[in-house]
Amino acid sequence: MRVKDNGHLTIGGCDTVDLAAQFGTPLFVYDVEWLRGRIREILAATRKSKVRVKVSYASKAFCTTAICQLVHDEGLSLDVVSGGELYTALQAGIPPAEIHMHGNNKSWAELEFAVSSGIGLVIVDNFVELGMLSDVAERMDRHVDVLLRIAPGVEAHTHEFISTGQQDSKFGFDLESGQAKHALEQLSQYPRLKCVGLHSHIGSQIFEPQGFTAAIERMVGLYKTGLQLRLPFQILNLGGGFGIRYTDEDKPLSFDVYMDAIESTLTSACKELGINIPQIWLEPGRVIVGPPGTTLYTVGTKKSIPGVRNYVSVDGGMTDNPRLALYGAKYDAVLANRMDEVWDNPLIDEGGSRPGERWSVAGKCCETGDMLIWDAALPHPNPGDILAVFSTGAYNYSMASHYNRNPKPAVVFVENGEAKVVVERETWADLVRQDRPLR
Ligand SMILES: Cc1ncc(COP(=O)(O)O)c(C=O)c1O
Ligand SMILES: N[C@@H](CCCC[NH3+])C(=O)O
Repeated sequence: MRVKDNGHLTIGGCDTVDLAAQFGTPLFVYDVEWLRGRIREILAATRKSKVRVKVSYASKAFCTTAICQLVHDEGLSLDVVSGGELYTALQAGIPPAEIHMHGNNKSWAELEFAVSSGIGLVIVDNFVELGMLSDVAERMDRHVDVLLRIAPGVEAHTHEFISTGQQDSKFGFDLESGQAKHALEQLSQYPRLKCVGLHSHIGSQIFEPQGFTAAIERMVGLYKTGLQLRLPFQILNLGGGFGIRYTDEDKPLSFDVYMDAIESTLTSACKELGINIPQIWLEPGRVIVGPPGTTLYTVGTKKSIPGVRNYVSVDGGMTDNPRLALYGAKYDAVLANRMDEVWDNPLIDEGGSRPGERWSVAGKCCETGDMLIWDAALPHPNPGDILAVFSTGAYNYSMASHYNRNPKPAVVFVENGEAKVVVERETWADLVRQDRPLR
C-alpha cells in the first residue's frame, strides 16, 4: 500500500478512489502480490523445518473460484467444510485428491458428493459420521482416506466463539474421556475407511505457539495408540489459527516461530514415545488472506451527539463484516481519498478533525450493533469520502449476508496497477432470483 501525491491510497498500484469509482462500494480489494508473498513466506518456513509439512488453505476464510486457483497455483492444497466449498474448489479446477473435507455435521449428500468426486481425504468428526461415511463408501464401492478430528482439551487464548480445541466443544472426538481412543478401536469395523492419522484445531486468531505445542503433546500419545492398533497412521494435522494484525493490539508471530516450536516439541515427544515423526499438516486461512484484503466504503451520513459520540455511516456494515458484532473485533481505517491529512495535525484547517476527535463507523443495517469500528481516529469525514478498512480479507466476504436485502459487494484482485473483478457485485435482481412470488 502506498500514498500518491494527490493523497490517495493505492493498493497493488491501483488508486483506491478510482477503484471505488469504477467498481462501486462496498468493494473488497485483494493485493495479490502481498497474498502470494504470504503463502511463499509460510512455505519457506515449513521447508526449513526438519519435519515434513504440508500446507492446505482453509477456504472458509474466503472461498471463491479465483482464490482457490491462486492458492493452488502457489502450491497449497485445499480444505473445505461444506458441499458448497467443495463445489467451488472443483469448479476452480482443483484436483479432488488435493481437497480435504471438514465439518461437524456433513450431510449424506455432502459425503456422497465428496466420495464420488474422489476427494483426497475426509476429516471425520464424530461417531455418527463414521457410520454414515462407511455406508456411503460401501454403496459407492469406494475406499476413503480419513483423519479423525480430536478435541485435545487445549484452551487457546482467543475469543471463546473461535476457540475450538477445548473439551466442551461441538467439534471432534473428546480425548480426555477416552472417546477418541474408543473411536480408533472402532475403526476395524469400517474396512472402507482408511484412517491415516489425526486432526486437531485449537482455535483461530492465536498469537502464541504454546497452544500448538500443547496440542502436539496431547495428540502424540493417541497417535501412538493408533500405531499400536496397526492403523496406517502417517499424518498429524494441527489445523490453522495463526493470528494476524488487525490493530496495534495484535502482535503476530512469524511463521518461523511456530515452525520451530512445532518441530522441537514434536521431535522430542516422538522420541520419548519411540515413534516415527508423522507428517505435519497445517490449515491456515486468516493468515493468508486476511491482511491483503481491504474493504472500501463510501461515507454517507453522520451524526454527532454532543459530549457523547460522533457517528459516521458507510454503505456497508455487518452484511460484509459481521466480526465486530460477533467477536468484538477491532479494525484500523483511513479516509483513502485524504491520506495526506492527519487527524490531529494542527496545520489542518476546515475539513480536518479537531485533536482528540473520534468517529465511530456504523453500517447501514437496521441494527444498533451494526458497527464496524468504535471511536476511530479519522479526519472529519464528509459524504462521498472513501473509507478503507484494513485486514478484511478473511471471514468477511465469506461471512457476508443479505440482511436488509443488501446485495453482496464485488471483489477485485489488484496487481501491478491492474484490477480484475473476481466476484461480480450482486444486484437487487439477484436478491429476488430465488423468490417464487405468490402471483
Ligand atoms: C478445522 C479448521 N481448520 C482451519 C481453520 C482455519 O483457521 P484460521 O483461519 O484461523 O487459520 C479453521 C477455522 O478456525 C478450522 O475450523
Ligand atoms: N469466523 C471466525 C473464525 C472462525 C474460524 C472457523 N473455525 C472469525 O471471523 O474470526
